[in-house]
Amino acid sequence: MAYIEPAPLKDKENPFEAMMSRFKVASQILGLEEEIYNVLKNPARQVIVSLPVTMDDGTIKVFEGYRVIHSTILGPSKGGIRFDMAVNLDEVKALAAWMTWKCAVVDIPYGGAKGGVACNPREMSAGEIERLMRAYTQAMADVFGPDQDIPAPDMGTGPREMAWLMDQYSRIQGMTTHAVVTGKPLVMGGSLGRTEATGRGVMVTAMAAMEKLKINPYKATCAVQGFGNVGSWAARLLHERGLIVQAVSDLSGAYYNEKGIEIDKAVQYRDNNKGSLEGFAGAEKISNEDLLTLPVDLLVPAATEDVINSTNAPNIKAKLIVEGANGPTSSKADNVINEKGIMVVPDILANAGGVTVSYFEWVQNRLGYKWTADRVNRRSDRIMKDAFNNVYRVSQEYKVPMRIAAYMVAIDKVSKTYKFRGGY
Ligand SMILES: NC(=O)C1=CN([C@@H]2O[C@H](COP(=O)(O)OP(=O)(O)OC[C@H]3O[C@@H](n4cnc5c(N)ncnc54)[C@H](OP(=O)(O)O)[C@@H]3O)[C@@H](O)[C@H]2O)C=CC1
Ligand SMILES: O=C(O)CCC(=O)C(=O)O
Repeated sequence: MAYIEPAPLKDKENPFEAMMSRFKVASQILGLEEEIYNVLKNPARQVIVSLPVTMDDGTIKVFEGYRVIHSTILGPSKGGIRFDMAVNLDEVKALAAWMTWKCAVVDIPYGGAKGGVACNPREMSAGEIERLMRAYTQAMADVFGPDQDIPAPDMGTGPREMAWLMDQYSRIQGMTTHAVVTGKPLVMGGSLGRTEATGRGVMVTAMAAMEKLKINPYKATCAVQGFGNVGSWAARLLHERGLIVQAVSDLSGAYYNEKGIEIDKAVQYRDNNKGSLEGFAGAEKISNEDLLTLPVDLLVPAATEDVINSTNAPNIKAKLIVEGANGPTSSKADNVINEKGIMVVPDILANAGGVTVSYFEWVQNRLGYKWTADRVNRRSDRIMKDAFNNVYRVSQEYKVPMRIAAYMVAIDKVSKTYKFRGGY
C-alpha cells in the first residue's frame, strides 16, 4: 500500500490528535481491522483527581492530577509523571499512547500510561512538592502497582519525587514495594544507568542514523534543545562520541558557540544556578527558535511538544532530527520535513532508552539483585540498536518515513498480541 501523508491539522496541534494522525496512517498501511483500530485509539482508563495540598504559608491549594492508562495489552502499563503548568488531559492521553507504541517498538513487556499534575514545580518549595507527590500517590494507590501500573520520572520530576512515591505507596501497602516505580535513587532500588538512559538511547540511535546517512560523527555538528535530564545527557554523550555540540538551551534561551559548547561546564553551571542556564558564559545567547534552524548536521529536540511546526519546519537545515522529547514535531511539520529529505528518528524509538532501563530496574527489583552499569548499558544499547534496525528495515521495505515505520512496528505487535489474547 502506498504511503499516505498524515492529514495536516489546523492551528496549534492538540497532542492527542497529532498522535492519532500518525496512528491512522500506519493503521491504514497495515490494513488494521476497524474493530482493533477502535480498541487501540481509546485509552483503557482515564483517572482525574483533585489534590488539596497545604502550602508553606498555611493556605490550601487544589491541584488537578491525571493518570491515563492507554493499554495493558502487552503487560502492566508503564510511563512517567509530569509536573508542569501545561499538563492537561489531552496531553496526558497522547503521552500515554506514545508509551504503548514505544514499549512495543523496543519489545519490552509493558503497556502504556502517563501521569501528570498541572503545577509549576519551579515556584514550589521541596516540602510543597513532596506533599503534592504524596497526595497524588495516595489518590492513585489503586491504579499503581508492580503488576498493574508502574510510574517513572518525566518533565519536572526525577529520583527525589520517585522516592516519595515509593515511600508513600509502601506505607499504604504496609510493606516496602520497590518495583512500584522506576527512576528511583540508587540507594533505594534505582538502577545504575537509569539517569542517563534516555540521553544514551538518543545517542545510540543518532549514531546508527548517522552511519546510514554517512555522516562522520567526528566532523558533525549538533544542536540540542532542552537541557534537563534528556537533553543534557544526550549532549554530553554525543560530545563524547566526537560531535561538536554548537548549541544547547532551556527556557531561559539558547546558547551558541560555533566551536562547541563545553557540556560539562554547562551542566556544572546549571546545577549551581538553580537549574537554569541563564547567564551561561562562553556562548552567544540566541533564541530557542533560532536554535532549531541552525545549519547543523544533527538536531535533538529534547524539551517539549510541538516545537517543530509548520511555521519553522521550512527553515530547518539539519540533515537528521533525533527526537529526545515526546511529540516535538507536529504532524503538519512531518510533511515539510519529509519533503526536505531530512531523516527523523521518531520519539517512540529515539527516547525509548529511558523506559528500557526502567524495565531493567523493575526486573532487578523483582529479583532482589543489582546489575552492573556495564551490563545495563550493553543490554540497553543492544535493544536500541536492534529497534533502530528493525524500524529502518520497515521504512525501506514500505518506503515510508521512519516515524510511520515505527508506528507500524508498534501497532503490528500490539494488535497481534490483542488477537492472541482474545476473549473479546
Ligand atoms: N526523563 C526521561 O527519562 C524521559 C523524558 N522524555 C521526554 O523528554 C522531554 C524532556 O524531559 P526531561 O529531560 O525528563 O525533562 P526535564 O524537566 O529534566 O527538562 C526539560 C528541559 O526542557 C526545557 N524546556 C521546557 N520547555 C521548553 C521550551 N518550550 N523551550 C525550550 N526548552 C524548554 C527545560 O528548561 P527549564 O529547566 O528552564 O525549565 C529543561 O531544560 C519530555 O518531552 C519528556 O517527556 C522521554 C523519555 C524519557
Ligand atoms: O521510564 C519509564 O518508565 C517511562 C519514561 C517516560 O515517561 C517516557 O518514555 O516518556
